[in-house]
Amino acid sequence: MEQLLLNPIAKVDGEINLPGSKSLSNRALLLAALAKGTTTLTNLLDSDDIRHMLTALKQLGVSYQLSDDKKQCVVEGLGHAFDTKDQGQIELFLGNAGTAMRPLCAALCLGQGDYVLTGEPRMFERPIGSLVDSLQQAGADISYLGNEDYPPLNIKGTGLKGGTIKIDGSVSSQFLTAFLMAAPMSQEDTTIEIVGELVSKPYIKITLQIMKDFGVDVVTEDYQSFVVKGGQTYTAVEQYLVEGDASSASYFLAAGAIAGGSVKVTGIGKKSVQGDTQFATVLEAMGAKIEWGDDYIKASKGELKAVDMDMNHIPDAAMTIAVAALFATGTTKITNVYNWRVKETDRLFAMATELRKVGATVVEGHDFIEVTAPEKIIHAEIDTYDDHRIAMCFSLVALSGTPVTINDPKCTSKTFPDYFDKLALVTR
Ligand SMILES: O=C(O)C1=C[C@@H](OP(=O)(O)O)[C@@H](O)[C@H](O)C1
Ligand SMILES: C=C(OP(=O)(O)O)C(=O)O
Repeated sequence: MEQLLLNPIAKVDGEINLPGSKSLSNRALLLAALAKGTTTLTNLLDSDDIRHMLTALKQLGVSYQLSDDKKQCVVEGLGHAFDTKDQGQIELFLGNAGTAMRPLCAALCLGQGDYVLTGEPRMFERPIGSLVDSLQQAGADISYLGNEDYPPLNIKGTGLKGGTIKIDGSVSSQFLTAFLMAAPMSQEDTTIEIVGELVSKPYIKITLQIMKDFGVDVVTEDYQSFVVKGGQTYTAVEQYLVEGDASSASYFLAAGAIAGGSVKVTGIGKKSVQGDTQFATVLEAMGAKIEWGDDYIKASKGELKAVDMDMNHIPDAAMTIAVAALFATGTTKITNVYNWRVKETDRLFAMATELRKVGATVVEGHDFIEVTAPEKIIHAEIDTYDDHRIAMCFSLVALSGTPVTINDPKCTSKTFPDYFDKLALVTR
């Protein structure tokens, strides 16, 4: 197994132009593929999750031209749902990309064709039953090829009727996102009612905004119910600039907050649609100095102290707070993050295990984690569980004056293939 030894980092300083947002890249690709007309996407993310979406779209008959650096993509929209009925069964391998699996699951029900949706072994442990149940309420023909409620799936595209649908929002917001993006192309109007507490709410704001950008309005009552008119087609966006990735920004902002100097990330700012920009507000509450621009966020060192916060709204960036807690006085408590357990790995277990290896005192609850910094951080080999965010957030341990070894560092390819090269640009 490959290992990366990160030597102690004395100082951070500089600027990082963020790669495109994973959440926006995969949404934009799907909507551009369904839309009428040609969309040019710029600042597209080049990573595994996006590659899986791109490959699937090609198999589904969508034409696009990707630039050599893979950051620009000109998509010839179909102007209607996918139709591959003449091609027999098509198998789509979607890796471990939730933002490909869930939205494609809904979108493929709209048209005509026979599909198998599959992925990496971990994908078979990530639930999708609530989405399948809700699509079946709208007439979808979906069956499980392995365990009930989990991929792999067989979808027979027969169209979605619309109507009044209930979706359980308590495990992943991606189920609602997937249904919302398909709903305008249903035969009739759709009313979606949320059952249970909707988690990761800011991702729904991203979905509603991008649907609007592609010409579709959704009426919502306080994110509890959503009404979408049926029989619509998305409209291409001539030039769509993908915002920088706010979750990827968290590692650099935390580095600025922990070490001397400051780090500025560009490509996101005070007008960003991504909820993970609120990570900067949490860092500020911990004592970091934060500056917001229209197209940048800058973090500088402060005396960090522990916080006790519900971080359900920033589930991905909250992992970075768990490692920043190693540099804060007091006990940091991150609550209401049960769904860490159903992501790339069981992140509550994995974070607790790896934080203990560097000496922290950790309490792992059913849906929370408490982290108290050790007097002195110890060198450890960090297992990364094929989870890009574990590799990236544990790189911050090197800011302690103690080196850290990251096992399987290339797992960052899910969302940020050159993360460690970029980190080296701002560290001394
Ligand atoms: O919609 C999205 O783009 C995402 C939603 C979140 O998932 P959950 O809604 O499952 O928490 C987040 O963790 C994931 O990285 C991306
Ligand atoms: C949870 C994540 O990914 P996915 O989009 O596969 O859910 C993540 O990137 O942290």
